[in-house]
Amino acid sequence: MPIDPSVAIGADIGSTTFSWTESDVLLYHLGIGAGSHEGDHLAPAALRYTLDGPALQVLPTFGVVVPTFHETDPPPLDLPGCDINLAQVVHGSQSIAVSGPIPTSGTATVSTTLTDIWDKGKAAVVWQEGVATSPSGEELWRTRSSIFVKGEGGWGGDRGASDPVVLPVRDPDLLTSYDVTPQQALLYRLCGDRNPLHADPDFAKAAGFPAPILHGLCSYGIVLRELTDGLLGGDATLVRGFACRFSGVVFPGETIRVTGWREGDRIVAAAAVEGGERDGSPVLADCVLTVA
Ligand SMILES: CCCCCCC[C@@H](O)CC(=O)SCCNC(=O)CCNC(=O)[C@H](O)C(C)(C)COP(=O)(O)OP(=O)(O)OC[C@H]1O[C@@H](n2cnc3c(N)ncnc32)[C@H](O)[C@@H]1OP(=O)(O)O
Repeated sequence: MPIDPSVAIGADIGSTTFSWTESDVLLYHLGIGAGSHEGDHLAPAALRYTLDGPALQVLPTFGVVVPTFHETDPPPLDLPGCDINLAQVVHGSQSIAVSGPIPTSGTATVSTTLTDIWDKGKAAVVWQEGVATSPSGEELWRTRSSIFVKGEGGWGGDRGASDPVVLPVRDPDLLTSYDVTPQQALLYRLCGDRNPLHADPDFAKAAGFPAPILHGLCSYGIVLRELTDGLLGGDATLVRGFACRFSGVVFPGETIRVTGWREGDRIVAAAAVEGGERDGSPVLADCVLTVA
C-alpha cells in the first residue's frame, strides 16, 4: 500500500537543528515581496523587513521555512509509511504559532511528528506537527501543516473534519493586492524549497499543471505581510500566529487580492486571484492571523 496509516500515524519524523542569520531573514522577506509596493523600499515599515540592523523584524511565517532554509535538493518526502512522490503533492494547509517575536538570527531544533492521515477517497491529506525550541530548551514556535496527495486514499479511513472560517458580511477593513512577479517562484525557491513544480515546465505538466505554480508558502508569506502592513502598521512583532488552507493555485505573474477583517485579537482574511481569466479564483481560505 503506498500509504500505510498504521505505520504513518503518530510516527516520529525526527529532530533537526538549524541556524539562521539576518541575511536569511532579508532574503525570505524579499522572496515574499517585501519592499515592492511603490515607495516601499524607503518606507519605515518595509525597511523593518529589508534592512539589517537593530530595527529588523521577522515575519513569523519565517519559522515555517527556516528549518530547511539552506536546502538545495527538492523536498525528499521520505515520510514513514508514505510511498508517494512530489508530482502527486500540493501543500494543503499551514499554520504557525509563535511564543514571541522570532530572533533575527539564531539556532533552534525542530521535532516533527506525523500526526494524522485523512482519506478523501481520491486523495490523502497527511498532517505533520513541529515544535521548535531554543538551545536552552525554551519553546519558540509550533507548526501544523498538511499535504494533499492526489491519487491516494480509498482505504476507508477517516475523512477528517474541516473547520471553515466564516468571513464577516460587513465591508472589509483591508482590501489590497500584490503583483506576483514573473520570477517570484525562482527567487522564492532560494528560501529552501527547490521543488521542480515551481520552476520546471515539464515537471509541472507531468504533475497536471499548464505551467509552474507558485510555492504555497510564498503566497502564505505574501498574505501575512500584506495583512501586517495593512492592519498592524507593519509591526511583525504583533503577530502571534497565522493559519490558512491553500484553496487554489497561483501562477507567477498573477495578482493576489487580499481581503481582511479585524475581529478583536484576530484578523480573518481570504486571498484570490485578481484580474485576467482566473479573476476571483481562490488562493488562500480559512486565514486567521492571531494578534498579540
Ligand atoms: C514533507 C514536506 C513536503 C513538502 C511538500 C510541499 C512542497 C511545496 O513545494 C508544494 C507546494 O507549494 S504546492 C502549491 C501550494 N498549494 C496549492 O497550490 C494547492 C491549492 N489547492 C488546490 O489546488 C485544491 O484546493 C486541492 C487540489 C488541494 C483540492 O482540490 P480538489 O481536488 O478539487 O478537492 P475538493 O473537491 O475541493 O475537496 C475534496 C476533499 O478534500 C478537502 N480539501 C480540499 N482542499 C484541501 C486542502 N487544501 N487541504 C486539506 N483538505 C482539502 C475537501 O474539504 C474535501 O473533503 P470532504 O469531501 O471530506 O469535505
